Amino acid sequence: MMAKASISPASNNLNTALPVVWCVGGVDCSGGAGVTRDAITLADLSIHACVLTTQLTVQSNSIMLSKESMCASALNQQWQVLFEDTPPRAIKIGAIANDEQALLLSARIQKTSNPRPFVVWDPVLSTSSGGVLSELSESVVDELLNTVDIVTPNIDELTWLTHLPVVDEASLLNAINRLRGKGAKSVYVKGGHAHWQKNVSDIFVCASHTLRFSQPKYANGNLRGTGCMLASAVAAFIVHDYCIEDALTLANAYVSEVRNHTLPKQSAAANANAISSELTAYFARTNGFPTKPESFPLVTFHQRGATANEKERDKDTLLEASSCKEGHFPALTHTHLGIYPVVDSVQWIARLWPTAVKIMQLRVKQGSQEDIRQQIKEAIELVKHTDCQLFINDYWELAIELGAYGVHLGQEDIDTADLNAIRNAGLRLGISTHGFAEIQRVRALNPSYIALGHIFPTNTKDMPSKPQGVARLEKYVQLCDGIPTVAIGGINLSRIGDVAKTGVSGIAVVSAITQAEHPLKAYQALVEEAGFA
Ligand SMILES: Cc1ncc(COP(=O)(O)OP(=O)(O)O)c(N)n1
Ligand SMILES: Cc1nc(C(=O)O)sc1CCOP(=O)(O)O
Ligand SMILES: [Mg+2]
Repeated sequence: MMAKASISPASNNLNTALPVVWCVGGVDCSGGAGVTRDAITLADLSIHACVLTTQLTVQSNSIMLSKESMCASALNQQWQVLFEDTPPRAIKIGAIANDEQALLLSARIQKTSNPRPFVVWDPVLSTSSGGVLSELSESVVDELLNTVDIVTPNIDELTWLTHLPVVDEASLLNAINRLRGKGAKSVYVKGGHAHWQKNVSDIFVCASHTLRFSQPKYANGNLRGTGCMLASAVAAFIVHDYCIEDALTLANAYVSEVRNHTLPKQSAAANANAISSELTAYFARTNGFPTKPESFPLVTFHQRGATANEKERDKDTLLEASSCKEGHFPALTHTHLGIYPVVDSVQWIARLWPTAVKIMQLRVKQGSQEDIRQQIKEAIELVKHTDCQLFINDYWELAIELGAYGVHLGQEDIDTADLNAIRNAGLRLGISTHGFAEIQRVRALNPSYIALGHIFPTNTKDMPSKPQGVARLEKYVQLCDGIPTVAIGGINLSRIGDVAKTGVSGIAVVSAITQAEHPLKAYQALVEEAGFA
């Protein structure tokens, strides 16, 4: 006989081993949207969801019959009881029924510190079946906007929040500026209802920059709860320690994957059975961490000029940051790159020459323009007629003029460099990235390789981002989808084995060679440890 499973007191807390996110919003009795959708999304992304109900909505996929709001004191009780037991790392707010609920939430959030949870407000105004869920006065909306970390309206909700018509790109940016002027720290507008756009283009605006996330127009527009899914997924990825740009990229990819595998291709079997095809179109499936490169949005970055006036900034924002025309940079000659030494002088290139290295980078950060020019010239001369692929860091104009094999540029560099000129001159291009959003920005440029950093803490360069670790590196390699990849940052003899196992095409090192007592022996040891020999 099988023993009965006993429920010990400890097992009550099983789920709290997962990070906790609170979902505040309405119960949709059909399960398509609201806090049910939030909880399913969060569970799918390895988060424990606590639910704070603001209202019960009686609705199906086609009709909204009635709603019953919680009184503010009942909402307050939910907050109190949960806060003791399962405090949140993030809070996702959906439909708030009235001013009392909104003011209670604002006050509660403002008093919560150490640590303060990240708060996403998806300002649900109405259901897709047409029922109004939220009636908030302007001053209360402003209070909430000043409290939350990000607000994620669609076009109609943006109009509701700002009282401004949104009918084209200019009025969209104007309304976003109004929201920011009211105190919103960051705004993410979903473009699904923007009939004037060719693709679905979502836009994220914060104090320092603007990002656009574009996807082809989707087929199954009738999938409900995608706004809830997106905002919950953003909260989940923030809690998993991704920066906001990466959390938005991943959330976008997540919803896209759910859409794609919720709506089966119009197979003969699905057409023959109208009922089952209708059901699959309505009930979103779970998906887990998004992995398919084709589900990820195209991301474009637009820095906000400190001196540009509002009008000029809007114009900048409308333009693509990179004016790079479509096409590919030349492919690398050797795509199995092995160890990639990054060095700061032509003397180092000469010194490493006996190693038969297949790729090197000249990264000179000091010296007069004349000295740098001379170093680049000599380095190019040294490797000429050999099969060593020499990349020049930063100095793309000199690299073109002096006939280098390739150029390596960072994220800021590609805002200003003339990428068309680099490609037209036949130079290879490698670009640094530090996460999902940057990779998606760079994939669209079809570079010769994508650098992925920094994997471990490094003393060679001050990095504004966090070390990525090998688990993320593996995901990045997968996302690069065949474009050669280079890992960089803090890689040494003891770490290189794990890095090599991720499938990267090459491993860039500075200090592991240049600080070594015997650089040539260090190079050889790295090659062997990585299994590149
Ligand atoms: C292979 C490789 N990866 C990343 C970098 C960093 O380039 P960048 O972001 O341009 O920063 P600087 O090197 O200029 O400080 C690199 N050089 N090589
Ligand atoms: C130059 C550079 N770029 C990085 C990036 O992540 O973009 S990390 C880095 C420094 C790499 O030096 P080391 O091998 O000594 O850690
Ligand atoms: Mg650079």
